[in-house]
Amino acid sequence: MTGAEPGHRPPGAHDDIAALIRTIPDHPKPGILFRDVTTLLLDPRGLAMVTARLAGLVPAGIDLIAGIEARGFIFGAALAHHLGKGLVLIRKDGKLPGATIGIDYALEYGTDRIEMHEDACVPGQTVLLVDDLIATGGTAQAAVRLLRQAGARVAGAAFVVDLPDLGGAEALRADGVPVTSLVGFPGH
Ligand SMILES: O=P(O)(O)OC[C@H]1O[C@H](OP(=O)(O)OP(=O)(O)O)[C@H](O)[C@@H]1O
Ligand SMILES: Nc1ncnc2[nH]cnc12
Repeated sequence: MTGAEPGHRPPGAHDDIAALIRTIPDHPKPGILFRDVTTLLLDPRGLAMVTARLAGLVPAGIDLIAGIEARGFIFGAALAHHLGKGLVLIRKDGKLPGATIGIDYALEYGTDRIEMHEDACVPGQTVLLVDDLIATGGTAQAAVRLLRQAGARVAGAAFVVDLPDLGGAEALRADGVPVTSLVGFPGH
């Protein structure tokens, strides 16, 4: 299917991008409303539409995009390509071959660990963090800590989806990171 299921369009969804994101209740745990970007990506215009919208939100003076595994790689890579910038891969535990720095963090539905190559940024470089979605903000906060540890200046963080009631964007702003997103799904 290439669109959101009828009746699954959440309150607050306000544009084409929101309409292309499917909601799956109780995945991966009871009570979670999973915002599924696979339907957006199936649409032939979906990734181009998101990339163009994200490009309009990029602060001036960015040297690099950083994308978070796995869904953040899709949007981060597309934006980096669109802007002609390099891409830092922030990966899950044990995937990167070189010397890494890493951090454990809590998710809306579990815990995880992310890592990056310790030499992925030249100290002083300006980075925009990209992910598909911000919920509690634990993943993005961990990524910001890693990037800062590597010497980067994090000029902003951009998401396709924000779940504002989970407070992640607010927490990230409290860490001194400007946050933008394309679609907000209030409620969860
Ligand atoms: O704001 P938070 O509460 O930290 O949650 C947001 C994170 O959760 C999802 O990733 P997930 O860990 O499910 O990994 P995936 O992209 O590999 O599916 C999503 O892609 C974000 O990275
Ligand atoms: N509700 C949700 N939908 C999709 N990805 C998520 N990551 C964390 N919470 C999520």
